[in-house]
Amino acid sequence: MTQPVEQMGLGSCIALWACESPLSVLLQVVFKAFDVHAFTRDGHVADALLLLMLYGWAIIPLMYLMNLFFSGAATAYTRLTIFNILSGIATFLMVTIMRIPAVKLEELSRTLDHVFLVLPNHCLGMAVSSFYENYETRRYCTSSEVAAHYCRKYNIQYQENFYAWSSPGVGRFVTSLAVSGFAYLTLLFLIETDLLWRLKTCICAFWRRQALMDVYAQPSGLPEDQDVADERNRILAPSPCSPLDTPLVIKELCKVYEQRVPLLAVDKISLAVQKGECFGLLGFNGAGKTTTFKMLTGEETITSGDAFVGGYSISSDIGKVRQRIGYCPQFDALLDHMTGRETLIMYARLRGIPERHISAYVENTLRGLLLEPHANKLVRTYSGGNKRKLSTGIALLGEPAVIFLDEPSTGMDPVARRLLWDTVARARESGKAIIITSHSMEECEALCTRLAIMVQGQFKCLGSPQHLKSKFGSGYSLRAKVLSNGQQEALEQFKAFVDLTFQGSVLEDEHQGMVHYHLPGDNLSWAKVFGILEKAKEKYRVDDYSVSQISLEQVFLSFAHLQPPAEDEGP
Ligand SMILES: Nc1ncnc2c1ncn2[C@@H]1O[C@H](COP(=O)(O)OP(=O)(O)OP(=O)(O)O)[C@@H](O)[C@H]1O
Repeated sequence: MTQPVEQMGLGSCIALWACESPLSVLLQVVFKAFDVHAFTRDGHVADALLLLMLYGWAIIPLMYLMNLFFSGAATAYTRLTIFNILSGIATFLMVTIMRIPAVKLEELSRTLDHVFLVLPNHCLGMAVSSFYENYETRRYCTSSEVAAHYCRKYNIQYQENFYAWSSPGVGRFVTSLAVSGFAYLTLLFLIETDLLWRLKTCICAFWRRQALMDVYAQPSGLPEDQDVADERNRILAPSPCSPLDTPLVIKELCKVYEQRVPLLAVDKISLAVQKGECFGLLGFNGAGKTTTFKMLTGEETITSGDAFVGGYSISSDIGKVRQRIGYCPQFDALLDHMTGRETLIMYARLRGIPERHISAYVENTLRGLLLEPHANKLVRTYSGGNKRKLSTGIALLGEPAVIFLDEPSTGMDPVARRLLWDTVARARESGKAIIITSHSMEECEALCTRLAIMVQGQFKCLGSPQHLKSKFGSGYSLRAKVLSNGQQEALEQFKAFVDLTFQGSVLEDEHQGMVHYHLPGDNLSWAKVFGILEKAKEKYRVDDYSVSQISLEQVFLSFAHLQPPAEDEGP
């Protein structure tokens, strides 16, 4: 989204330069009014115009370039004004004073004069001064024989050709203004079109490749899960699903953070998300989910691989990709001094929603996310949950084909969370492709048609929630409350009964007379488990019990041993 704003620089430079000609003519009027012969007589009007136009040619792109170093317009304005004054007056005075023979710094003055040639203000100051000096000296030395004699005697020099290279000719200043203007414009062009960045990327590529080879060479540990391998093969097949029909196709996406020890954050993931699908990206902290999102939205560079949104590559067509995605980042990127309604209106306009529909659209979004009571409050007064709602609303605005939601429900109360689920489910049913990360298994079960669990940047499993539960979570989960009246004996008897009856069962938790068992699935059916427990209920004084299938959370936890401990954790 920053691209169009940045690209204004080059166009504005040219437009400003064009506007400069009338200003230069105006300066000529001033010269004329004060009868400055050097710039108004003997056809020197054109010379003065040329100097001023060349100054504009060089200074305008330089100002745009320097502007990139500042984030605020006011700061840029004041600092660049100071820079212009110093680089114009101070450098001119320095060089001129040092040139006085009595100061005995002529050599240094010449060196500095050459160094300062990169500064258009210096060039203009010196050129105007030298031009004037040459004109007046020439006029005096050619005025009479006596004057010519004095000029020869005291070695007073002037140039017949005003554009001579040596002093007091202005050749070097004129050339420098022309060349530096061209160089600054080229640099601006390279920056705006990202060519400089691409050039840098190419130069770094060789060194990076070496580092990558080392990182890739590290063994990944376990063989790849069959579902993950099948998805990869489908995408890399010679005739894969058409990227044009598939909203999101990820091909061997990889990210290495280049630091002292390169970190492989995302390791060759491949995935296709279809229309009407909500894909959940689950993983432990630091598994690589946000990095994946950041690559898919162009926030982070891709180390290798590519992804396509509606057929457009995120490596080469990020502008087109951004027009087709909605993104709710992990940390709210909202403007504190706008109200919720203003924020949504602004994003609706940016998304290109026709003006006549914006009001209804924004009101619907506010209503759908229960934000109506806060619509006119400043965003900085919002609670964390309300900020998440607003960020999600922004991601859904304009019905983008692909929606990325990075932990959208963090901090939301249960009512708001369910409303959010309804909103996301509606978007999914209307044919959008949604990719969501969440640490809430309940949320993933409610929303996701398919999901993958990420460990150390790799997909460790992939499929529908039911498929994963069946594949990785065989058996049943038994929770029972025994009426022990504070006596441990009754509870111990029940535990002994479970151990004996359900061979291989594992006691996962015990708390205040409550026990939680995992019962192995072999030779067990729902009916058999319930039958046994109904019979044992009276005998072991079981107050209440429940038997359920293994939850998604348990499947998730079964991958915990693959996740390396965080660095601050003990061994
Ligand atoms: N800018 C960065 N520079 C270096 N390393 C980074 C950077 N951003 C993330 N990482 C590292 O990359 C790995 C993946 O981080 P990422 O934020 O993608 O994880 P995540 O799965 O989103 O975690 P969480 O669930 O906590 O949000 C982590 O080890 C993290 O420390």
